[in-house]
Amino acid sequence: MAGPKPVVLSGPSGAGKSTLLKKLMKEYDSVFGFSVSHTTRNPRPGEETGKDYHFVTRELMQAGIDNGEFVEYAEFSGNMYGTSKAAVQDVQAKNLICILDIDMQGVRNIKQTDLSPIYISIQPPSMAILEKRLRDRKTESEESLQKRLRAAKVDMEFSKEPGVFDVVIVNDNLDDAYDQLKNTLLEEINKVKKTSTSS
Ligand SMILES: Nc1nc2c(ncn2[C@@H]2O[C@H](COP(=O)(O)OP(=O)(O)O)[C@@H](O)[C@H]2O)c(=O)[nH]1
Ligand SMILES: Nc1ncnc2c1ncn2[C@@H]1O[C@H](COP(=O)(O)OP(=O)(O)O)[C@@H](O)[C@H]1O
Repeated sequence: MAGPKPVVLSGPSGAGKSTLLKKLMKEYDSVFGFSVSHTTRNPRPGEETGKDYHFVTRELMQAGIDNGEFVEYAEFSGNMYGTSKAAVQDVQAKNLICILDIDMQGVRNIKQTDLSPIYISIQPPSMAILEKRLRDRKTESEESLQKRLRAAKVDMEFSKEPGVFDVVIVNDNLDDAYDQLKNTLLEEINKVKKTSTSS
């Protein structure tokens, strides 16, 4: 039987996707499950392999791709990122809403699959605010920051293409953005809650 509809969160690096999805998973821990992607980038302090990402070498990731283990993958800011079939299946097997945090190439590629998620774009209020948030996060080198800002410009334009996203949320005030995200997903959340109490 088909489980609940997955959710794709996309948008520029620094727009607030992780912040919003962590809030959502904290409030609804028995409703959502995170699709743990693979990446070749180095872990940041506090990030755990198997929880935030599967941190792997490029060789290992390429072998998995060649072996048909990935739903989609992309190169972003000099590193590889990808969603394995297992990452999605692990969440769906628990009848949870699977959340994917993926870039715009991932969105394009997922559209070619039969996953049929709800597509949500998280956007910053402006480039200047995005840059400030990314700098204040203190996770990026100057080079990585500049690459992310260049990608962000393209992403902001992509989010305006008609028919790509079901909802575009501008993350200015965090609580307001979170309310919008929750409202967008309320119907699916209630469906999962109903099935989990009736079974
Ligand atoms: N296509 C694709 N993009 C991913 C995947 N996992 C993460 N990303 C994207 O890769 C970009 C960089 O992620 P990350 O290095 O964690 O930086 P952050 O978004 O600034 O926290 C973000 O736009 C993510 O949405 C994936 O499995 N596939
Ligand atoms: N509405 C907001 N107002 C101010 N700072 C925010 C807001 N949303 C997120 N942040 C901060 O901005 C930075 C980038 O957010 P993050 O969730 O890491 O973005 P992403 O996952 O999209 O790269 C983080 O340091 C986060 O704490």
